[in-house]
Amino acid sequence: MEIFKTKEALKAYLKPLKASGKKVALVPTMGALHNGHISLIKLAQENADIIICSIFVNPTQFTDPKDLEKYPRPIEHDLAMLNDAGCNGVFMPNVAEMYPSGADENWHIDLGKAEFLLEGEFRKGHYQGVTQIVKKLFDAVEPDVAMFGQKDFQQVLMIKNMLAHFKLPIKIITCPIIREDDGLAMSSRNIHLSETDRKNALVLSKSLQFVADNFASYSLNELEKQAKSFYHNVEGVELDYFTIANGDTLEPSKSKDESNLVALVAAKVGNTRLIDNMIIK
Ligand SMILES: Nc1ncnc2c1ncn2[C@@H]1O[C@H](COP(=O)(O)OP(=O)(O)OP(=O)(O)O)[C@@H](O)[C@H]1O
Ligand SMILES: CC(C)(CO)[C@@H](O)C(=O)[O-]
Ligand code: BAL
Repeated sequence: MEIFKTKEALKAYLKPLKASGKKVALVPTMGALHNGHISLIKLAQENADIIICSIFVNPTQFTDPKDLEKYPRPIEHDLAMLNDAGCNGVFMPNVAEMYPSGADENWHIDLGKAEFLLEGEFRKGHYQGVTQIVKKLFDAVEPDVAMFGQKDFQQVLMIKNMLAHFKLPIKIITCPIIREDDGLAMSSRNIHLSETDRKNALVLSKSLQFVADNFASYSLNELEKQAKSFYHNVEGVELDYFTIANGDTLEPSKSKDESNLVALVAAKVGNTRLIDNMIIK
C-alpha cells in the first residue's frame, strides 16, 4: 500500500495507471476507521481497479472547535486496517497541503435549500466545508467513482449537488450503514461514549427501527410522536431532531404516499453528538 502526503506524489502515482485504463475509486474519510469505512473500501473494489482512501480531518467542516480538537486520529491503526483491506493508496495530506492559502479561503456554492435543514441547521456552514474539501479531493484524485456512506445521508445529497454545480463526471456510490450487532451505527465518534452513553445510544437506532416496523400502522404524525417519545426517559440524551422526510428534499414528508421517505435523527449522547437514519421506502 502506497502512502502519499502531497497531491503531486498522488497524481504521479495515478497517471500511468489511468493511462493504462485502470478505473480509480476514491473513499474519502476523516480516519479513525471502523468496519463501516472498510465496507466502503470493499464496495470500491467491486467498482474500480485502484482504490485510494483519503484520511484528512477537515477543519472547515467543524463548527465546534472542541469537536475538531478531540477528533480521534489513530493513524497507525488506520493504515493497518487499510492495508489488510487491500487498499492501494492512502492520501493523508496536512492542512497546508489542502488549504495552501489558509483554511478561511473563499468558498461558497449554492447547494440548494436542503443545505440549511437538519445537520445544516445545527452545524451552520458544515456543508460548505464538506463540499469544499471533497472538491479539492476530487481535483487531486480525479476518480471515476467515489464512495460515501448512507449514514451521512444529507452529505450524499450535498455532494451530488456540488457535482452537478461543477458538472464533474464522477459516479457517486452510496453504501449501506454498517451497524454493531445491537443496532448502533458504527461511527468514529462512538469511541467517546462512556459505558452508560453506549447503552443510551441505542435509542437512535431503536426509534428509527420503530418507524420502519410500524410505518403501515400509524399516521406520519403519530409515527414521529411515538419515535420522539423514545427519548423522553433516557437521561443524558438530548434530541436535536427526529424527522420523517422526503429523501430528495429533506423537507418533512407531507404524505405516506411519497415514494422516497427516510427517517433521520441526531442526538447528543453525553457529550457526543451522533446521527443515524433509516430509509423507510
Ligand atoms: N456505519 C457506517 N456505515 C457505512 N458507512 C459509514 C459508516 N460510518 C461512516 N461511514 C462513511 O464513511 C465515510 C467517512 O466518514 P467519517 O470518516 O466521517 O466517519 P464516521 O464514522 O462517519 O465519523 P463521524 O464520527 O465523524 O461521523 C463517510 O462517507 C461516511 O458516511
Ligand atoms: C466526506 C468527508 C471525508 C469530507 O471531509 C467527511 O465529511 C466524512 O468523513 O464524511
Ligand atoms: N461523517 C461526517 C463528518 C462530520 O461529522 O464532520
